Amino acid sequence: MNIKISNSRTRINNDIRITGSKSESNRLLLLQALYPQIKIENLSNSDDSVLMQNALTSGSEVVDIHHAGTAMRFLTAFFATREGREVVLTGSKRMTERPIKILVDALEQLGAEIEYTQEEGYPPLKISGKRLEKNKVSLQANVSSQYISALLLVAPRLKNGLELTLEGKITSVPYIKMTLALLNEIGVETAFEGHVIKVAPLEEIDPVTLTVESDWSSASYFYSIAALCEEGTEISLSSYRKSSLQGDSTLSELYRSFGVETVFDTKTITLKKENTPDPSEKISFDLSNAPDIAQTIAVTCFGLGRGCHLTGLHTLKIKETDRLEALKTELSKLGASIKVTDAELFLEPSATIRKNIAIPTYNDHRMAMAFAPLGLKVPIIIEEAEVVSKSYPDFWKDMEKLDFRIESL
Ligand SMILES: O=C(O)C1=C[C@@H](OP(=O)(O)O)[C@@H](O)[C@H](O)C1
Ligand SMILES: C=C(OP(=O)(O)O)C(=O)O
Repeated sequence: MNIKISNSRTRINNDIRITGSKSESNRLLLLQALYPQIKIENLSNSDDSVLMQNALTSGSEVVDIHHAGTAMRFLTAFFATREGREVVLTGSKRMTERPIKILVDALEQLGAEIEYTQEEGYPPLKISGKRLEKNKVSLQANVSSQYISALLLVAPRLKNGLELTLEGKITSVPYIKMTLALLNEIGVETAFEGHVIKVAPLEEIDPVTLTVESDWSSASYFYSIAALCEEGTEISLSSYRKSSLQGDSTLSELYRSFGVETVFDTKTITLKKENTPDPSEKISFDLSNAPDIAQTIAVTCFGLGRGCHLTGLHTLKIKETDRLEALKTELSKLGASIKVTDAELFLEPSATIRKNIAIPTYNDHRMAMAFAPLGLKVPIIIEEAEVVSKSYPDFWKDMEKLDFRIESL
């Protein structure tokens, strides 16, 4: 489905309800499979969470998790520890290009039995579940934090718990801290000191109900909309907390540079466009702790005609698509002067945005959602708009609530 998006409003005042964080949901679903005493509220309605839930409950021999990276990584560790179960874990074509060797090697060091059915180092995987007796392992920490979270999630169910030594610079750290915080919430003891993480074993937990905070990465698109609108714009989002487990909550700090202030109420945040910063002020952010909002920020800067220098983007090349190349190609079509390296993005300030340009989305939900707010400036075409369901199935409905006009082409 290709759509054309436009919005002639310059000021927006609306409320949006977003469902639970996909990252927290996928962790809690896995923990619930290990400890059925857990009840979850405000679960994400994303495709990735539905796929995760189905994979954990299906009992089938082949489990296909499509584009869901966290599900792929978390389930590899889960099935590796299911004694007596044999599963082929596979995904979309792109998933077979997303590396998993670091995690597989670590699980094998612990005693797991995993085979690559196609290319060494990549899904699909044939996993023969075993009881893992060893409890010490080292792994490279600068490629994806999901490998580390995967090991941590199954750790309290291992006989002797787990001691992980992280090698090199640790990337996407807030996601590791989120995993540890959720383990702590169900009563698991953990320690994270320097480059070593320890998780104690735990057989049983007391019944507990956990409420997932809504998704901050999804909130980023409304920050972008607020930044692109005039002063007086107010968008309220629920349900959010001031002390969040999600690293993307750094949006409330970062978007101050675009004149957007965040007011926290009991369960709601209100994004207020309060001032219009000088567009000649260049934006410089290190996003190694919040990689999923890089596309949103690059497009916000372009929409405002502001230059930016974004660093810490080394994980973007192995996500749903090579997000650095995709940003370069699509922003250039709209008139941007942009350069990317393996880990950085440089955008020059620009004065115009080309109209009616078609943006392919590369099977990447965040390409569709990051570019959509530009409809406030010029009509823009988003191809295969249904990709948003990976993390935010209601995205287009919510955009219509903000008076975005969406025409099917
Ligand atoms: O653990 C998680 O829930 C995630 C970790 C991050 O991945 P990397 O650690 O690979 O950067 C992030 O990009 C992804 O969307 C979700
Ligand atoms: C990178 C993402 O997801 P995953 O790695 O779980 O596919 C994302 O949602 O932006």
